[in-house]
Amino acid sequence: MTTHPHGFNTPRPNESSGARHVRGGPPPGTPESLTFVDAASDAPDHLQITNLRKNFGGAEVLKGVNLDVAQGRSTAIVGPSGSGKTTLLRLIAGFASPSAGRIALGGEEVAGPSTWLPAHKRSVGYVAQDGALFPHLSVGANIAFGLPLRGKAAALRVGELLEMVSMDTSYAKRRPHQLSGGQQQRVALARALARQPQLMLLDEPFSALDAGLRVATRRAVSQTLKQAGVTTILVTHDQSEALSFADQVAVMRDGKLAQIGSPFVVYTRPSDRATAEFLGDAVIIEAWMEGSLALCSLGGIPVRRPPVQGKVYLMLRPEQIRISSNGPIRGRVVDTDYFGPETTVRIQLEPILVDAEHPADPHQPVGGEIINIRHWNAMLARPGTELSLKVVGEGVVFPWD
Ligand SMILES: Nc1ncnc2c1ncn2[C@@H]1O[C@H](COP(=O)(O)OP(=O)(O)OP(=O)(O)O)[C@@H](O)[C@H]1O
Repeated sequence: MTTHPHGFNTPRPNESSGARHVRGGPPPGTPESLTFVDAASDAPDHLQITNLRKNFGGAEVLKGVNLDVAQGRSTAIVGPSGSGKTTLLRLIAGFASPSAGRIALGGEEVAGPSTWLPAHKRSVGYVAQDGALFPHLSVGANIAFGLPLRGKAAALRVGELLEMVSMDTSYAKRRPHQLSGGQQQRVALARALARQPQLMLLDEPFSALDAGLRVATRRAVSQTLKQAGVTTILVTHDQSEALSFADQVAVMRDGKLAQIGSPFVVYTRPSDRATAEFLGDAVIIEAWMEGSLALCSLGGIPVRRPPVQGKVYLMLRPEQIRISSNGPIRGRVVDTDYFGPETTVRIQLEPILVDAEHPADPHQPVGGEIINIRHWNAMLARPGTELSLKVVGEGVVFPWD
């Protein structure tokens, strides 16, 4: 470990930036000859959660959560409202105790069947959705609140912390209500960083910000924490935020983690249909899996390591389906939805032609589905237009119910 100029213990480059191969092989579209490297690291685990459960009365809100987070890396926990994300974060922070299971920080058990370390002894920072600054204190006093320093030493440290979150030191004199929402969130982060936590927990800290500010604040916060070598967990229900913020994404559904992996892997190789649909737009159509080809109304789509053969759901991301003058698939535009940089185009695919001499296989798809793709040129895709399409990359299949 090296010591960060701001007083943080920063992992050496080879401790935090190592990469390892993805278990289960590269994602679709990755040539075999290229070595795919995951964003995960070889750094030791900082946080280890084992079979964590939490009941409120008779309701089981966490149903056996397992999660490892490497030292100095970031994980986003994403999932629908009520899936248990905040509950998990509060158990890690030490604001509540688990009903069963274990939590270890830096190899030391902080919560378990016979262990309980209170929140203030866990070296964990927590930034809430609204920042929760003390309104009657100046920005400087808010940040200095938890510092063991006083006078000039405290003022110097407050200045350093403001610089870390990309704010001028002159802001120290202001009151929270004199700051924008994004600035308030940065001050909340500076206040949490003042205690030099080794683990930072962010509970939807950007959700109250408008779109532009949200992206800028998210980037600034992510960079600050990465540079300081602080292990970070972000809870969000916004899938694009999760995919862009973190080295690792954990998808929570109904009190369990449905999938954990790099953003690229969870987006391109979701483990099930619900995860696929939660993480972004998905084209899901009926197909017939034969070897490594999924036969469907979009043609024969290659699938890496299909879990089953026969009737399946095939999933593609809309950006994998391109309008192409000599594409092999034909379809007709049903309608469009214009939203600036791109247009969502609803296309009815041609039914699969059946040769009179070879009657249709009753198992195989008949085609004619309506799918959504995206295109930059709204004029090209007027309703009724006949289009040729092609598919790039590989599909993912899920078993037929
Ligand atoms: N203290 C509590 N007592 C009883 N039930 C609770 C308590 N805290 C949370 N719950 C319940 O646990 C479930 C999960 O809540 P939690 O806040 O963890 O979800 P979440 O995924 O963070 O949701 P959101 O994205 O809406 O914040 C919800 O059904 C909630 O009502």
